[in-house]
Amino acid sequence: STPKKQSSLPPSTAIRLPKSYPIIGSFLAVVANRKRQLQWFSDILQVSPSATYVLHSSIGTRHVMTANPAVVQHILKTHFPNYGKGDYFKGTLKDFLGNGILNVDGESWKFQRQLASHEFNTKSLCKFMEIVVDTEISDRLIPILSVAAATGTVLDLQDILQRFAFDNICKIAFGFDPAYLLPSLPQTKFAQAFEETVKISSDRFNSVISVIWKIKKLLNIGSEKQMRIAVSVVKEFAKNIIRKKKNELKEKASLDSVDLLSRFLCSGHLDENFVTDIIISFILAGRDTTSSALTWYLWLLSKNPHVESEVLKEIKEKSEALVYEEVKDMVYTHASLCESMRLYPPVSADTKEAVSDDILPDGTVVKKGMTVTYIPYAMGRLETLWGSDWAEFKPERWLEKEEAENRRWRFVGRDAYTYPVFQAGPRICLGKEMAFLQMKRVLVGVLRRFKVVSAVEEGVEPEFDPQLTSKMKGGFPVRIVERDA
Ligand code: HEM
Repeated sequence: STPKKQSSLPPSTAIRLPKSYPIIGSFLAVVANRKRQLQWFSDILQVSPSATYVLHSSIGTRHVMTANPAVVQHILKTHFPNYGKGDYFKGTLKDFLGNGILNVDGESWKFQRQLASHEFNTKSLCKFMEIVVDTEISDRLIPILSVAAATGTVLDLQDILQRFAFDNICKIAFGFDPAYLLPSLPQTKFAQAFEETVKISSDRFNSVISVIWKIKKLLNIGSEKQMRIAVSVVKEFAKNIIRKKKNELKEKASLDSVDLLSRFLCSGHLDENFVTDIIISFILAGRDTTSSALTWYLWLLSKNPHVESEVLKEIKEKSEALVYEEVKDMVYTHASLCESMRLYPPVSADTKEAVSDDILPDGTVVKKGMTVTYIPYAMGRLETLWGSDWAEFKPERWLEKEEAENRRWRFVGRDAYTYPVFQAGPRICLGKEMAFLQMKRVLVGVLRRFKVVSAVEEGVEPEFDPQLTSKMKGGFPVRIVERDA
């Protein structure tokens, strides 16, 4: 089974570029397609000559969107200083993310990036991540799957994986265990408030005109009232943990714990607002990305038995107690994860804003303040980039057989501008290595013992729901089957 081709329409009704009128531009088409915006943008880019299109969306506003690797390289690398988060993005996420790494540019970004990447690259943090992931797998994930297998229960695997990732990132980011993945599937206050802020922030982006949410915020009504409450729950929660650690630090002059927050505090960064913001950004970055990737991956695996058997072969070669090096060389599994995220990228689109006038490599003119959005979802579905079999789930397109006599697989990566699933350039995802490590460990832990059987109705393809991080709409219902020992 493979993802749907973008257009199953007959040629006569094939995709056309949106109509544009004087003054209102393509506003009518924007409204008509607002419930399927990502698919619509992808369709437009597929028929745009340089895979780049300027959408005149309403009075005076023009947005550039692109699926062209040369343009992506231009905005993310060669002209990086000219394309920041911008006022629109920052303004929409300010209440939630404050001045955290995901929501700043310039010096503040550079400072946080250096601080965080220094800590991220320490051996002790890598070791800590391994312990955290393995504990969450063996103590929480496996027992829940075992019970589901024994009782034949249908589980929402997306929910399970989100809970898993939330526990995991909270432990790594600030040494706190929210215990969100428990058999009772509890609604814990912090996790729920976090979820709510993400959802309402996503909805802000989706409102056709942003003045609506701003008025609601001003009047403190509806979703914006909920937002205010949820944000204060999240921030208070984080601040309590920070205060406790700071007190501990005062008494002992150093902390035993090795989570990111402890590291920031120990290195002298004691400003409460600063550490709160940076920690919230990390939780957001590490929370739904890996769970989204794994959800779609396990769905594709359940539909492609030959891929599953190759992955299983690789897993069985590994020892029970995996070490970092072992996971690293699971090349087939690595390729299949890349391939799955090509079709279902956890961050499906990413918007930058031009600091000054510019011209893109394909000749598109960009004016100061215009947004430029690159769309990994559209890029993974372009025939010009991936060939006529782009719709097939084919890990082999990332692999080569070695010449040596054992003929093992060798991973052949694509450049980060053709495949910007983790972004590219100076702001490339800081957690990429950690994400792969975590995902592979989950796959080894789960697939070694269980088969995941999709309980999605036969012939139905789950819907891709592009929020801040993409989801499978309505969840991923599965049955868990214990494999023969
Ligand atoms: C499959 C999993 C993941 C994917 C696909 C992914 C993708 C991305 C993308 C597209 C960005 C750019 C966002 C933007 O600036 O607009 C990003 C940034 C970032 N990611 Fe990830 N991510 C993943 C997992 C993680 C994990 C597990 C962490 C660890 C905590 C993490 C930490 C970060 C951080 C800190 C940034 C900000 C980097 C900066 O602005 O300099 N990510 N990621």
